[in-house]
Amino acid sequence: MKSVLSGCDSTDGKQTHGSDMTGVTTRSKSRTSEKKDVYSKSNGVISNGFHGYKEGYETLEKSGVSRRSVYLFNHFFFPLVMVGLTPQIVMLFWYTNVKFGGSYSALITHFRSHSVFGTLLKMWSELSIINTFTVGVIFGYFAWALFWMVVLPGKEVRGPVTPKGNTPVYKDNGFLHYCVTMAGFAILTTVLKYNGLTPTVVYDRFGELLAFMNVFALCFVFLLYIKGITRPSTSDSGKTGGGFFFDYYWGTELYPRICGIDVKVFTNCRFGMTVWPLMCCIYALKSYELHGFVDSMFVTTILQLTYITKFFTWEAGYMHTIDIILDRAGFYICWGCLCWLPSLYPSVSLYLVSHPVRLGTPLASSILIVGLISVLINYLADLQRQDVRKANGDCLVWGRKPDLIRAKYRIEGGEVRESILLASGWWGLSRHFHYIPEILLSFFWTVTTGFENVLPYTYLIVLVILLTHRSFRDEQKCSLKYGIYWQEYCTKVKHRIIPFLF
Ligand SMILES: NC(=O)C1=CN([C@@H]2O[C@H](COP(=O)(O)OP(=O)(O)OC[C@H]3O[C@@H](n4cnc5c(N)ncnc54)[C@H](OP(=O)(O)O)[C@@H]3O)[C@@H](O)[C@H]2O)C=CC1
Ligand SMILES: CC(C)CCC[C@@H](C)[C@H]1CC[C@H]2C3=CC=C4C[C@@H](O)CC[C@]4(C)[C@H]3CC[C@]12C
Repeated sequence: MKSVLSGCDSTDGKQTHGSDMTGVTTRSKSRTSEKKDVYSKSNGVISNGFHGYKEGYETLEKSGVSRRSVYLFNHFFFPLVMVGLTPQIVMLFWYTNVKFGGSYSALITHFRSHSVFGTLLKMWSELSIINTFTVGVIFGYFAWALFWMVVLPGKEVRGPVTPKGNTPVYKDNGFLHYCVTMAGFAILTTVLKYNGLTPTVVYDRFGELLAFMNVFALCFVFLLYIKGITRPSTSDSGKTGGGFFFDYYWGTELYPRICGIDVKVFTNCRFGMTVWPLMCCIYALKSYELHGFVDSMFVTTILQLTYITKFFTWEAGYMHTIDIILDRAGFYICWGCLCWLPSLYPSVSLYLVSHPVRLGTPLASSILIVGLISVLINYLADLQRQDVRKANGDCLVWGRKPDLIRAKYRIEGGEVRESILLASGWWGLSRHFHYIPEILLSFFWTVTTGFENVLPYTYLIVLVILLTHRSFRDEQKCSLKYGIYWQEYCTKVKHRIIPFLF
């Protein structure tokens, strides 16, 4: 079976570049003067971190599960279930929030009396999906985001070189885009107010918008599937060999570009990550219209907006994460950022609109402070590995010379490159220590809801699962990429996420 090879690299490998029309520069061959023993040290060729097919099959076969069953599960059953269920889940999530008082037990009671199918049917039949409002709001926002994406200035930044030898080039204008959009929202709100209108109509009709977005995103992902096969933007594309369902789920292209627009930058950053703060503001406004100032809503909004602002100041760094260098533009990432993210990530604010909690100044300010400290630690950890690599290790980490591993690895053509693995500072506490402040932060912005219902904790629970799974996925990628150098890092830094425990 053919495995998916997609890219990862550090920026420190030496190469020369030429540019093609898609804005993706293509590497011309460069020579390396590495000694031969490097090849035996590194496992070499970079592989996809999603499934360790070969290793997975071997382990499962030993335990008596046939290769065919695993293949069918990975390539047919799993993608089909994800594509079939997750759009229903995001819709039900919203429905539970607004129709069942944010209570899963009320939803389950309804399931018992009307069946799951009956509940879904009722929910969908209550929604008008295609109308001037849904089309106007969504395509209006698309036009706004695309316009600013193209016209706003930004430094040219290069993503990591892919194993096929392509270097994606981005315009680093994410932070400007975020500022312009938030300012635009403030102006729009003021203009609407003078005309007796309010943007909180988006809260009132969010079900319709989400339903429209689901339909749109499912079609869009199909078009991306076709594009990756028929008119790919780069050589990092094509069928994976896993069949239609898997390819639809996973994608057929790593860096699709349409008219020069990078699709993943658009779906992940200019849509998902920008709609999140907009929804937070809309929910906060709605809460203000209904209940006046509520401190729990204030705290959760400030924490989420600070986190998102941090994301945009670091957007160029995001171009080096597995979402961009490993995950293809398919259902998982694109539908995820178009529907899953806008529905789940701001859900604490959505819940608070109908469940206002008065925390009192001492508790509200304590939560705010520990939350802000968590964002800061998460930011500093991400920045630390980035800075050490930028300085090629010639810098101080927590006031000392950093403990570094200069890890060698090979890209697909056999060329050897070097990357730095930091084994001190935050990266010496555990291998993914930065996930702890990430999780703590979302706990702090959620705990403002109190403990009446589980529903507002859904994001937190999903995040813990996502990050734990991500740590395994990432370590599998790093282990395949760096071989014994990664083992050396694991020997130095024994724990995966929680120091001394896990
Ligand atoms: N809220 C959410 O839903 C989520 C938030 N996040 C957040 O996004 C941010 C980025 O996520 P993250 O998973 O870290 O991104 P990455 O996917 O980039 O993380 C891992 C990569 O970092 C490099 N790396 C690993 N260890 C070291 C080291 N010791 N020194 C230097 N480089 C190293 C490796 O890349 P290389 O190949 O270059 O060596 C590795 O593949 C984090 O702040 C995280 O908390 C992440 C996931 C979900
Ligand atoms: C198909 C769905 C069940 C799952 C879709 C998941 C995606 C929407 C999310 C997977 C990884 C997420 C992210 C990774 C890293 C990020 C950096 C952080 O600073 C901000 C959030 C995010 C961009 C985050 C966004 C959602 C995912 C892409």
